[in-house]
Amino acid sequence: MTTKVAIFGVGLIGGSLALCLKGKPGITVIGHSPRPGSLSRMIERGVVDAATLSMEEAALDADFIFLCVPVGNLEEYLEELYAMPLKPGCIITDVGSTKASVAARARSFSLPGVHFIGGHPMAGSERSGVDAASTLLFENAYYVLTPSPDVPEDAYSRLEKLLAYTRAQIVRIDPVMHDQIVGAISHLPHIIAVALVNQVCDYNDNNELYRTLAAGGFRDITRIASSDPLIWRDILLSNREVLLSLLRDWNAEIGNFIGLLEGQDGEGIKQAFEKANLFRGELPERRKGAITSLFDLYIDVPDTPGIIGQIATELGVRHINLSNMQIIESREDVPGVLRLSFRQETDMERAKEHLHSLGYSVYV
Ligand SMILES: NC(=O)c1ccc[n+]([C@@H]2O[C@H](COP(=O)([O-])OP(=O)(O)OC[C@H]3O[C@@H](n4cnc5c(N)ncnc54)[C@H](O)[C@@H]3O)[C@@H](O)[C@H]2O)c1
Ligand SMILES: O=C(O)C(=O)C[C@]1(C(=O)O)C=C[C@@H](O)C=C1
Repeated sequence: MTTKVAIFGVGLIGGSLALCLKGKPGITVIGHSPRPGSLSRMIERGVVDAATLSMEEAALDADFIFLCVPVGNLEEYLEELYAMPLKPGCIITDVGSTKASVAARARSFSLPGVHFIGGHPMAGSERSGVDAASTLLFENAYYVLTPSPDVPEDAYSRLEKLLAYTRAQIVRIDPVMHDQIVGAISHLPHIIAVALVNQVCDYNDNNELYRTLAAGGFRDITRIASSDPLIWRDILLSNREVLLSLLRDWNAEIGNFIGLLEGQDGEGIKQAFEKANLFRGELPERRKGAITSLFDLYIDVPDTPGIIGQIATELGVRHINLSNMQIIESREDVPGVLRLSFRQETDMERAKEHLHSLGYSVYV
């Protein structure tokens, strides 16, 4: 028996889900977009088994429908879907970054045997579109599901079982609580990143050295400022009340720093960094596969030609499995830092020992 999975909006998230599900036993993935250009792109990238401009064709007989469109379009899709003769047992889910509004809207519809279960993979990127999709995007990430109390357990379990192909860890959370928490750890950081970049952009209008000197710290904290403006417009407006309250708390937090500086309170500044260091150091190490792996090593390396190849070869001949390497802020005249990432702690330990024995400065 075939399981038909329809994906509406095959961009970064929809395309990554499609890649996780396509080719799995008994699963057929159908992509839907109202735009011919998006349709040909998803076919060219090979993320779906078939694609259609027709919403009805995609939804017909579907066992699962994933809404992977911008948050501002979710409710109109729900409305249209619930007006169609969907297959009894069909599960509609979404991947939107806010959950309360879509959950409330879904409660106003009903179709026999059809259930809505809100979802939100806590993984993503500042990139968008199907070209940025990856099978590894959700690996090791948390994937939030927000079923309303009337969703039968067997429907929830069927979705959970399908999502096992993403290799994400499923967590069940109330939609209102989700928006409160994700507002603080995802939406507020995006606002802060954009505000900071725009502040520096204005200074840079009078002195281009701002852009020239922007280095690791600025880049680390502002990567997400490059996120898609329309996707984020919708997210922020959908979580408006929560964000207004968080921004007031943020003002107080910044006001605290103003007070510390005005009072030349060195002890207070030190304590603020210590508190942040402690909390950040305790963040779970479970991170997404596409971008980082679980165990990282840092090595000081002279920036000479061939050095990276030499290190990779040293590890390769010893069958030490490396999953990623990256040079951090390397320039011609200074030593660079090379980050080596491993999936297994034992590989990291063996690499540390071996590179140390070769005379490299290695640290975890
Ligand atoms: N980007 C992230 O990091 C991230 C992470 C988790 C969840 N999300 C959520 O996933 C959803 C999709 O975001 P994305 O990052 O994949 O964006 P994306 O731009 O990569 O993909 C969006 C897709 O929806 C299509 N689309 C846009 N407007 C449409 C419309 N009016 N009707 C039909 N299709 C339309 C686009 O063609 C595209 O295929 C959003 O709801 C977002 O909140 C994003
Ligand atoms: O890693 C990123 O670039 C992201 O912005 C991913 C991120 C996040 O803020 O963590 C962004 C939006 C999502 O809804 C979930 C995850």
